[in-house]
Amino acid sequence: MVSAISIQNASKTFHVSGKSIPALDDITLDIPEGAFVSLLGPSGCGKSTLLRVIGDLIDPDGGTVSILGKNARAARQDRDYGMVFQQPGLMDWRTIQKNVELPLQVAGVKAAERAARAQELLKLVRLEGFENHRPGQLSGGMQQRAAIARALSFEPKILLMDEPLGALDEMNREYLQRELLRIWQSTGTTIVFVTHSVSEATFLSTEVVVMSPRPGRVAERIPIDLPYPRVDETRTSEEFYHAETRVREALHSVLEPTTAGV
Ligand SMILES: Nc1ncnc2c1ncn2[C@@H]1O[C@H](COP(=O)(O)OP(=O)(O)OP(=O)(O)O)[C@@H](O)[C@H]1O
Repeated sequence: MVSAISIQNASKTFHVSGKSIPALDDITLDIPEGAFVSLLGPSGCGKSTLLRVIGDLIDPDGGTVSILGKNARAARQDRDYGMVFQQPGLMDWRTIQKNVELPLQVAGVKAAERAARAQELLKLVRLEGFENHRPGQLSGGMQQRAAIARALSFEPKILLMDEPLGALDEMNREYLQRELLRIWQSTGTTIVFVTHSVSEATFLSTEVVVMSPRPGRVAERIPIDLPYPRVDETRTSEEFYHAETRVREALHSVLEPTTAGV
């Protein structure tokens, strides 16, 4: 399978007030096209940093990042990325439709064309009928769906998601997990997803990458072989329990060296 993302020996150290903070150490990782890969690991292990390195928001100190065969800067210029963060980041003075249109507007897409595209995207995330609402009039989950629609405006080949469901309550979160899988399957985009949740990573992913405590390294890569579509019943199946346990054990084994002396 072709690699959507290929990272070779990438490291990153931050320098703050004369102190060095090594965040990533020698990351090598290949993510195939169409995969749904979750990055899981203890707080501060460098998950967001790795996502930002992939998305050309941070330059690594060394190593290479190749996106669909080109460097990350070229991929960003080609609008290969969509990004979604924990906070939807919508502009409250614009309607939902106008929020979704914003990246297209900035890129100079004509009004009629961007309105049609925004309509398509709002349909994809099931927000038809809310086009003229302001973000503050929607629930947190609906706002996040609008943020996902906005991130998909240029049909990105790669969707980078940093704890996008982390601020939602359990019911909404599970609903959006199913929705995200539906959107992933209908768009064919490659997704890299940062989460703290073992069950979320297991439910969504084709593969879970468990990272070690800072400086983040790839500690273990766990393929999740549960068939798609994954539905609510999947969560209570024996196969899911086994897969989730496997991920949980991998996470515990990276935590043990730091918690052993506590
Ligand atoms: N811009 C920055 N400047 C300085 N240090 C940073 C910067 N960004 C991240 N760091 C540091 O790098 C380390 C990794 O941070 P990062 O946010 O990537 O971890 P994370 O695994 O995503 O954490 P969490 O799960 O808590 O969100 C942390 O020690 C953090 O303080």
